[in-house]
Amino acid sequence: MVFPRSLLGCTKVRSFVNIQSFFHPTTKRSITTLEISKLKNPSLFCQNAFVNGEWVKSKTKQEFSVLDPATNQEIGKVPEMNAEDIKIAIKAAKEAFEDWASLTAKNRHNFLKTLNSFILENKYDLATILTQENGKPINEALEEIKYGAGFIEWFAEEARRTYGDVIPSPMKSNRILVQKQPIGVVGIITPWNFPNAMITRKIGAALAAGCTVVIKPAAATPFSALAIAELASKAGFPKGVINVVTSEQNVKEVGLELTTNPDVKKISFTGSTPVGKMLMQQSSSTLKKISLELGGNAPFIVFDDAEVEAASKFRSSGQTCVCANRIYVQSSIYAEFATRLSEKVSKFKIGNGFDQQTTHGPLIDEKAIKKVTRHVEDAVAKGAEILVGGVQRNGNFFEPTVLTGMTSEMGITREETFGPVAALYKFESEDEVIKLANDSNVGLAGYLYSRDVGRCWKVAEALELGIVGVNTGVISCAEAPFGGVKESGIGREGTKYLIIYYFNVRH
Ligand SMILES: NC(=O)c1ccc[n+]([C@@H]2O[C@H](COP(=O)([O-])OP(=O)(O)OC[C@H]3O[C@@H](n4cnc5c(N)ncnc54)[C@H](O)[C@@H]3O)[C@@H](O)[C@H]2O)c1
Ligand SMILES: O=CCCC(=O)O
Repeated sequence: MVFPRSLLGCTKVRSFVNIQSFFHPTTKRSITTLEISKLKNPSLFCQNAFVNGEWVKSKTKQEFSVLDPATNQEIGKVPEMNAEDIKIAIKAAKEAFEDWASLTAKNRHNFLKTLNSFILENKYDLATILTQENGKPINEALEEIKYGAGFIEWFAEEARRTYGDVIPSPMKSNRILVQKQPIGVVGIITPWNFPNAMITRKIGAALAAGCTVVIKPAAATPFSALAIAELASKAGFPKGVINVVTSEQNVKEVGLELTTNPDVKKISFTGSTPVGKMLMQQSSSTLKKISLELGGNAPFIVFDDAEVEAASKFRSSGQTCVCANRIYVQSSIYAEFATRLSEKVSKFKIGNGFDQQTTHGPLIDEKAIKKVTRHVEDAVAKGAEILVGGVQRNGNFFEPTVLTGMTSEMGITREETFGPVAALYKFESEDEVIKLANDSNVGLAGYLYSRDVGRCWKVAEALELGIVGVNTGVISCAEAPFGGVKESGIGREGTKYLIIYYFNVRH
């Protein structure tokens, strides 16, 4: 086995730029409580919801606070909207639909291209907003902005390729003409862990297809969504085409309105499996189309002939749906792997995402810290050993952790940790590890490392997953279909495969 590079994940995955590159000499910044106060384009920091082309408060004038997870300081406030507010946004999206859908594909392409260029022009400001509300290191945030913009660019191009078909009919005098028609208003609900990209990959496809959208971002990270709305407004998107509504305490009634209002024709959700199941149930009352990108429990398999170049464990401090949750290492290299990984992990520097030295930011909140602590304590109580980390630091910080001696009885085996914990399991044979990896109710992403081509094909094809990274931890891009099997969801995102989910096909 060779370890020529690190298993650091976040410094390698998607070729993250060097820390210095964000802090180029002319924009070098020192950390203050609120970096957003230094935006070059302050209009990107919006504290109102965006409905029908206007910045609005909730009807009740209630608001909720958004905190910086690194300091727990208030960043700002946004409207606490309720079902009545959401009805207004849905009505606006419905009224905008006919005109938007009747534009030419080239028109919609142009709007999306402009939005893409505005996002890229403002990428430093957008990354600053993202780090402020999510906590991820600023260079990771910058990579997310570019990744997110990639979906807008991709779907701008796809808009012009939404072809129909002419099919030979069994009846001599007929021809079968197949057309794709936009579904209508789409309700979009997104998580906090990718506050930009989880929105752009949905709206890119929806808008390209001719749908209009009502976006409800996570309560922890509304500002990235509102900044996208501001840029879309500047890009000239007609009023009502893109709406962003915000809610924290009222999220259940807001979700219920989005999923039961007959004017919403589709729900596209990214988030946890339990919430996804509930939204699906609610959506059944009006038989909405539904796309669900839900939780994972990614296996990461290292065979004894592997050359491990990179891994996806610690990206976003382990808070991604595709992060390795169960790392299976073949027994003959297990001890060496554990030692080498621990050496690397012990060099990580946790801290404020705006600090140039920080490799890993905070977890999103106290609830996340509690879950990670529970998983580590449970594993240790059942016989696991902590090689590195294992403890909470101040506030929402948790030390990057390596656990060995993991067994199937431990909580981590069944439930995604969503935190910076590398849990190492030992295995002997291919067949054994396939069985172990597949022993999960979810199946989003997974990884395997081996230099044996035959083994790579055999294991990759046997894994019950939507995405398999073979000798790579880099699996996400606009070009590749993203999504899971089992209880990891329904549908795919990105690629030529996604846009069809925003059409009705008729002949
Ligand atoms: N498969 C993917 O592409 C993907 C991507 C990112 C995150 N995720 C998953 O998301 C989870 C983490 O994100 P999270 O904690 O924000 O998930 P979550 O399910 O708690 O929240 C996701 C979104 O749903 C909203 N929500 C929560 N309860 C709701 C309700 N009753 N009605 C309507 N909306 C409701 C939240 O406000 C948020 O906007 C993890 O399980 C992760 O694996 C999946
Ligand atoms: O958290 C899930 C999304 C991760 C990604 O798009 O790579």
